[in-house]
Amino acid sequence: MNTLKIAIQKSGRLHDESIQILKDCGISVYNGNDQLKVTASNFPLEVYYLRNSDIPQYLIDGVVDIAIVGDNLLVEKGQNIQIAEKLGFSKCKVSVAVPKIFDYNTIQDLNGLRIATSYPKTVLDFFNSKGITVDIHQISGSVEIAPNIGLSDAIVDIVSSGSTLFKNGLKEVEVILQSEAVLAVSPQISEEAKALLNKLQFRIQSVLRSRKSKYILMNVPNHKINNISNILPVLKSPTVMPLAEKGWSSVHSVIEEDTFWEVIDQLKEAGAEGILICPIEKMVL
Ligand SMILES: Nc1ncnc2c1ncn2[C@@H]1O[C@H](COP(=O)(O)OP(=O)(O)OP(=O)(O)O)[C@@H](O)[C@H]1O
Ligand SMILES: O=P(O)(O)OC[C@H]1O[C@H](OP(=O)(O)OP(=O)(O)O)[C@H](O)[C@@H]1O
Ligand SMILES: [Mg+2]
Repeated sequence: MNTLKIAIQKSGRLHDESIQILKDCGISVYNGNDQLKVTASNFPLEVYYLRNSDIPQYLIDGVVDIAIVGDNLLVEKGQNIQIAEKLGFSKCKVSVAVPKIFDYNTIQDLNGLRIATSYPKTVLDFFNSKGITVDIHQISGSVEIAPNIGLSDAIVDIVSSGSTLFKNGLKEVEVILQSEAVLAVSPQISEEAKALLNKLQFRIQSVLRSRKSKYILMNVPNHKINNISNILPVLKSPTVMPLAEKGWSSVHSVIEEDTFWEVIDQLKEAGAEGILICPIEKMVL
């Protein structure tokens, strides 16, 4: 039987949310503490638990059909790898940082300096594009310590909250790229596997949509329904149902997480009462 092969990080930043998104798609897989290859019971999916940094090569070689990886890793190692879907978690930046006492004004200040990083290609491409020469020192982890131990003058590494930089006396001076977890596709994927990928992607899109949206219900005097409807950025038009109390209706709709509080304030001002907000399990368009 046809199966779709997916690579997922064995352990680390991406592991839990990768398993969770499959779960939300109705696909249950064993979480791989001791098994490196597992088969889902209710979808033709084989899961390979791998080191994150090895995943782009497995995609290039066609050992797996798809993978969940950080976009930043594809920039570093993933020539020819297409992104099917941005997944909205593990958001971070890849940035240049220097010691706090470094008198940094422009990127030219880094010319000729030593940069420690785990992402040499990303760094080289970035500085080449700016016409600046740097001396790259490739290390595989704990990059933020490099300036303190005299290994480098600056670093390029992942920044999220900025607390690792802060704790190591560094400051961010340039953002090279923004990253998040993505569903990446092997250039060698077969037509059969592609058909399964389409099925999986359809489910993932429903899950992502529902994560971004809330179901909203409110009571509205009938003469204010038009005003309220105009505020609601609905999928189609809102559902309106009469309440037992004469002259009032219950209005139902869907709103986006991002605009949520603004919309609620406007609805209250326009006369909505008893507003209820509920999570959405799946959203199929
Ligand atoms: N602090 C962070 N906040 C948000 N996302 C992050 C953070 N650190 C890393 N990431 C993202 O998660 C991915 C995996 O990072 P993680 O540190 O778990 O693995 P790794 O050390 O790169 O790889 P390996 O599995 O090979 O040991 C990174 O490629 C990046 O996209
Ligand atoms: O801006 P922050 O929120 O502090 O996050 C950034 C840190 O997170 C990552 O390391 P991680 O914790 O994954 O450790 P690792 O070096 O073992 O991969 C990254 O390499 C940075 O060091
Ligand atoms: Mg890490």
